[in-house]
Amino acid sequence: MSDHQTSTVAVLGGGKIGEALLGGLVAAGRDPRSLLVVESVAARAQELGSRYGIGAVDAPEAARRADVLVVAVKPADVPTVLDQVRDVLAGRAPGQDRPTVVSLAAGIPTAAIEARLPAETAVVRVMPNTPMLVGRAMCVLSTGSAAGDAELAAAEELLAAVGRAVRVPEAQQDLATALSGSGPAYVFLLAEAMIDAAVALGLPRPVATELVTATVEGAGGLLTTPGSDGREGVPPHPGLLREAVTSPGGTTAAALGVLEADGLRSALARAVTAARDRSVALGRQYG
Ligand SMILES: NC(=O)C1=CN([C@@H]2O[C@H](COP(=O)(O)OP(=O)(O)OC[C@H]3O[C@@H](n4cnc5c(N)ncnc54)[C@H](O)[C@@H]3O)[C@@H](O)[C@H]2O)C=CC1
Ligand SMILES: O=C(O)[C@@H]1CCC=N1
Repeated sequence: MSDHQTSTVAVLGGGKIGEALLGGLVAAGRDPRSLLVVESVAARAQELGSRYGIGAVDAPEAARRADVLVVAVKPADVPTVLDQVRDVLAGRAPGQDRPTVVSLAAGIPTAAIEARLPAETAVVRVMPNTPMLVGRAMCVLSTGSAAGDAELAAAEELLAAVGRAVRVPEAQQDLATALSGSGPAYVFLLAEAMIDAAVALGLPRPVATELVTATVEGAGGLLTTPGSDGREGVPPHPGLLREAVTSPGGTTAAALGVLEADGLRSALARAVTAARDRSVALGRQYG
C-alpha cells in the first residue's frame, strides 16, 4: 500500500456499510478523488457520486487502480466480486504493487478470500459498524496469511480516520461481529422501544425522541469517559454507572425489576449467541 494521502481506496459494493466508509472518509477530510466505488445498481452509484463526489468504476478498473480494495458486498456476493477482480490482481505483483484486500463481509474467513485470489494477496478482515458514517466506528481487524505488519498498519490507519480500530485474533471475529458489528441495531431497538413506550403514555413523539436520543448519547459519554464511575485507571464499569442511577426504592429500581423479570439480560445473551452462530454459518455457507 502506498502513502495514505495519495493511496486510492476502491469499495466494492456501495450499500449501507460501503456508504458509511466512503461518507465517513470524506467527512474526515479525505479527497473524494482518491475514492472509487463499484456498485451494480447504477442509480445507487449515481446517488453516491452526487452525495460525496466519488467516481464509479467497474470491478476490474477498481482492481487496476486501487491501493486498497474494500469488499463491502453481502457474504453471498463475495465469491462473485472476488472472481471479478482476480485476473487483474494476478497481473499486479504481490507486495508493493498489488492492493491489499480489506473485507468487511460478516463471517467470511481470510483463508476463504485468499483461496479465491492470486497467491500472496494480502487480506485484512475487518468487522466495522455503521457509526463509521459519523466518525464513531468500532472496527475489529485480523490478518490473513500474506498480510504483514505494514498492510495491517495501513488498514488501521485508514480506518482510524472513521473511528476506533483494534486488532483481534481471527478466531474472535464472529463474536466481534455479534457485539460491535450488529450491536448498533440492539441500541437502536432499545431507543425505539423507549420512545414508543413514552408515546403510548402520552408524550409527543418529537419530545420522546429528543429525550431518548440525548439519553443514549449521554450514557455513551459516561461509559467512555475515564473516571466517570468514581474510579481511576480502569475503564468505567456499566454496573457501577447503573447503580449510580438507581436510588433505593426509587423509579429506576422499579423499572429494572421489570426488565430483569422479563429476561432482558438473558435475551441479550441469547441474541449475541445467535448473531455469533449466524456469522459462523455465513462463513461455512459462502466462505
Ligand atoms: N450494514 C452493517 O451494519 C454492516 C455490514 N457489514 C458487512 O458489509 C457487507 C455489506 O453489507 P450492507 O452494506 O449492509 O449490504 P447492502 O446490501 O446495503 O450493500 C451491498 C451492496 O453491494 C452491491 N453489490 C452486490 N453485488 C455486487 C457486485 N458484484 N459488484 C458491485 N456491487 C455489488 C449491492 O447492489 C448493494 O448496494 C456485508 O458483507 C455485511 O456482512 C459489516 C458490518 C456492519
Ligand atoms: O447483519 C449483518 O449480517 C451485518 C453484519 C454486522 C452488521 N450487519
